[in-house]
Amino acid sequence: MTKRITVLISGSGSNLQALIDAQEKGQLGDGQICSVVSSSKNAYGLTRATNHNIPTRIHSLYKYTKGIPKEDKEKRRLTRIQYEIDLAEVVKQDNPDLIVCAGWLLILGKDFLQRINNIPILNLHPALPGQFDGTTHAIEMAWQKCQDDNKPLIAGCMVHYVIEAVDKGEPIVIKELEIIPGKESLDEYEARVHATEHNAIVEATVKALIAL
Ligand SMILES: Nc1nc2c(c(=O)[nH]1)N[C@@H](CN(C=O)c1ccc(C(=O)N[C@@H](CCC(=O)O)C(=O)O)cc1)CN2
Ligand SMILES: NCC(=O)N[C@@H]1O[C@H](COP(=O)([O-])[O-])[C@@H](O)[C@H]1O
Repeated sequence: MTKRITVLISGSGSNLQALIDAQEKGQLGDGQICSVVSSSKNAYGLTRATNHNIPTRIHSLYKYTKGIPKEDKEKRRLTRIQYEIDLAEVVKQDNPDLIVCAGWLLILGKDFLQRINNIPILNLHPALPGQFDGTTHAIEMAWQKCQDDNKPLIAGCMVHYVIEAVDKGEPIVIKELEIIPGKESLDEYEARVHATEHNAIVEATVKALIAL
C-alpha cells in the first residue's frame, strides 16, 4: 500500500528534488510524495514540486506576523501559536503517513506537534548529532570551527526524528565528512555536504517508511 509523504520546505528544495528523483526512479520504497508545504511563497522548491505535478501549499509565517512590532513579544508569541495550529490543519489536509522537513527553517513547537496525530516527522540537519544543534548555519559553523581550531573536524549531516527539542531527536541516518583546515573553501565543503544530504534524505525516508 502506498504511504503518503508530505515534504516541508522553505527554500531551494534540492533535497526535495532528491526525493522526487528517487520516487521517479522507483527508489523511494512504497512512498509517494503527496504534497509539499512551504513556509515561503518564494521557495524554488515550489517550482520543483509543480514541475512534477506534486500539489503545493504555502503557509507563510510572515502573513501572520506582518504589522506586529518586534517589541510586541506577547502578540508575536500568540501569533506564532496560531500559525502552528493552522499549520497542523494544513498538513493534515493531505493525510500524510510521514512528514519530511527538507530545509524547513522554522522550529515546530508543541502547538503543532500536539495536533499532528503522532505522524512521524524527519528532519535533515547539516551536522552530526549534538553538533551545532538548533542553528540554520551549521555548515558554515562546522567549516569555520575547523579553520579556527586548525585541526581536522569530523562533521557531515544527519536525518533525525523530530521532537520538540530542536535537532535532539533520534538519528535515523548519519553521514560523516572530514574537513581538513586550509584544504577546501566553505563553498567546496558546502557542496560536499549537499551532495551527501541528497543521499541521506532518501535513505532515511526509505528507512522511516519501512518502520511505519
Ligand atoms: N521541534 C523541532 N522543530 C524543528 C526541528 C526539530 O528538531 N525539532 N528541526 C528544525 C530544522 N533546523 C535545523 O536542522 C532548524 C530550523 C530552524 C531553526 C530556527 O531557529 N528557526 C527560527 C527562525 C530562524 C530564521 O528565520 O532564520 C524560528 O523558528 O523562529 C533552528 C533549527 C526544523 N524544526
Ligand atoms: N537546520 C535546518 C537546515 O539548516 N537545513 C538545511 O537547509 C538546506 C536546505 O536545502 P534545500 O532547500 O536545497 O533542500 C539543507 O542544507 C539542510 O541541511
